[in-house]
Amino acid sequence: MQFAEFATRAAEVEAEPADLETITLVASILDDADAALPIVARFVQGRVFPAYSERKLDIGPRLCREAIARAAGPNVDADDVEDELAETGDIGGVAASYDVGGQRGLGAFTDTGGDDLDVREVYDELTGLAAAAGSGSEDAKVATLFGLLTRCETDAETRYLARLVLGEMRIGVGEGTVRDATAEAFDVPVAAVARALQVSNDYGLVAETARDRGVDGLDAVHLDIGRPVKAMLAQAGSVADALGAWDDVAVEPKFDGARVQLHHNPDGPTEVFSRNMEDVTDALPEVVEFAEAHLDVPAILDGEVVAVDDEGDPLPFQEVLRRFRRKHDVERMREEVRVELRAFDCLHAAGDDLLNVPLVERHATLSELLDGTDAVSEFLVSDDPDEIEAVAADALDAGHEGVMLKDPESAYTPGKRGKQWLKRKPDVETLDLVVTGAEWGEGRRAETLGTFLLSARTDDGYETIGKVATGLDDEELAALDDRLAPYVRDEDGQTVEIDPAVVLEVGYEEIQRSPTYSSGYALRFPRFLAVRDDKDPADADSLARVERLAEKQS
Ligand SMILES: Nc1ncnc2c1ncn2[C@@H]1O[C@H](COP(=O)(O)OP(=O)(O)OP(=O)(O)O)[C@@H](O)[C@H]1O
Repeated sequence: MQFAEFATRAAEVEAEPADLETITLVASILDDADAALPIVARFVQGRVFPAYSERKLDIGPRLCREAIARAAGPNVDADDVEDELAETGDIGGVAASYDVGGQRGLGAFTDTGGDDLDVREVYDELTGLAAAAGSGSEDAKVATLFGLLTRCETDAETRYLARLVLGEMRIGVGEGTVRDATAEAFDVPVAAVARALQVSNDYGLVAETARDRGVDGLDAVHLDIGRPVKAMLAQAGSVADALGAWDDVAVEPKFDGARVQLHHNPDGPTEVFSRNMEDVTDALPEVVEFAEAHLDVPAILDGEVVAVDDEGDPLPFQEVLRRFRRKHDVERMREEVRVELRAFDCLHAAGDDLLNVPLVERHATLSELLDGTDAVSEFLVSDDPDEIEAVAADALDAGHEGVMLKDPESAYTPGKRGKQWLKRKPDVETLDLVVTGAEWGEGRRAETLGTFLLSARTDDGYETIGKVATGLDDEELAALDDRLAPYVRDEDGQTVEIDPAVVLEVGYEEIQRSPTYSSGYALRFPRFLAVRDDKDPADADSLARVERLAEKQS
């Protein structure tokens, strides 16, 4: 499929307000995509690679603005692009407003002789771009993007290319639309598509399978060792909620660590993925060694990596983050912070997918697999509130964060924040907020950013809620500086504007109503607790949650 064709069709989808019509339009794009189907099934969602893929474009708005400015010619610079963007908020519209290809006028209406961009070519170029790393990689990325932009012959191509590289097509197509469109295009049941998506996380694979092998092919899509699935998530809840909803409650410690999915294959590599499906294997050699020593069948386990002291007792979450996702000095840090696996679920064992097997049975399988180790969560099924409270008290005494309450009969539903898992934490809630600005430090800290402006997520952006300056030591400040540097958008004297990318966990004493910040709220005594490297801005706390917490206080 030509990229111009894809872009024209994307514009039709964008212009269509009705959901059902949108599904039909997307279905027809999928139907016409031919060999490019797997790519098109992702591009319509603003995704270049499958969600589980290690590959990331890592193009921030800054690089995109530079490439657009360069493609727009000598009279435009990145600041001009930024000014326009500030007005419209749409990188695609801004890109399309320039004559990036230098081929407008007659050229746009005539056959230009076969230099048309193909969807696959765009994908291949972006794949090459994603592989760029190390010094000079930013220039290489801008150069590739510039090259692609100059080959765009229509405004629509420019618009959707710019949006695609920033991961936001803005055509109203989400995962559900592509799921339904796949079913409609290839005449297969939505439920079969949904199941295949749950276990594969790959819209391209599922669309192609639906088209080429129908419902039987979809039913044959299984969990794959080495291909992570989304983590099942929890809601906040109480023992009364749990006992009100189910006959029995399974209660487990809530470990204060980082979520991992362990994929073990006795004949292949053992891999460890984060909650965002990022490969964190190299950062956690102990977990790999543990799996290799104790598992002798193929397995996919869900759990938490915790930092422990010499007695094996849990250390605070911040300690784990010193190890998680670490790329350098892993062996040295291993001496400083010991980490261990605490597994609480089993998605696959010895060739069997267990997603639809009740939790009690999955946990029993997990216990069998890891028999004789300390790595399996303690698991009590009870209908007695006192007994459950006693487990909760023990969990806190043992240094855990609280307890998880789970429906013992529930299936494992990847990616769902359902009511089958409830988390009960006695501590004052913390907030995960996005850094959207900063101020340079003073005195000894004048060389680093010292105060960070925090924002809560809303449906269409971010609203500021406070500033945090306490709780960071020099090493943490320096590390945070490095994390934020690629996202600096603008600087004006003491203050710096930062694109939303980094999430901080902060504690506070109270949430107050306040006109000082755009959210209408302010945090009293905010303090830094951790950089939530395991979360994207989209996972940060919403303003709605801030409002709920504020209400609960009064
Ligand atoms: N026994 C357990 N069962 C399930 N999840 C557990 C358990 N112990 C710790 N956890 C952690 O608790 C989280 C469940 O809460 P939730 O789904 O809301 O994720 P979260 O947003 O990361 O929450 P939090 O910030 O409270 O850890 C899981 O993602 C997991 O990391």
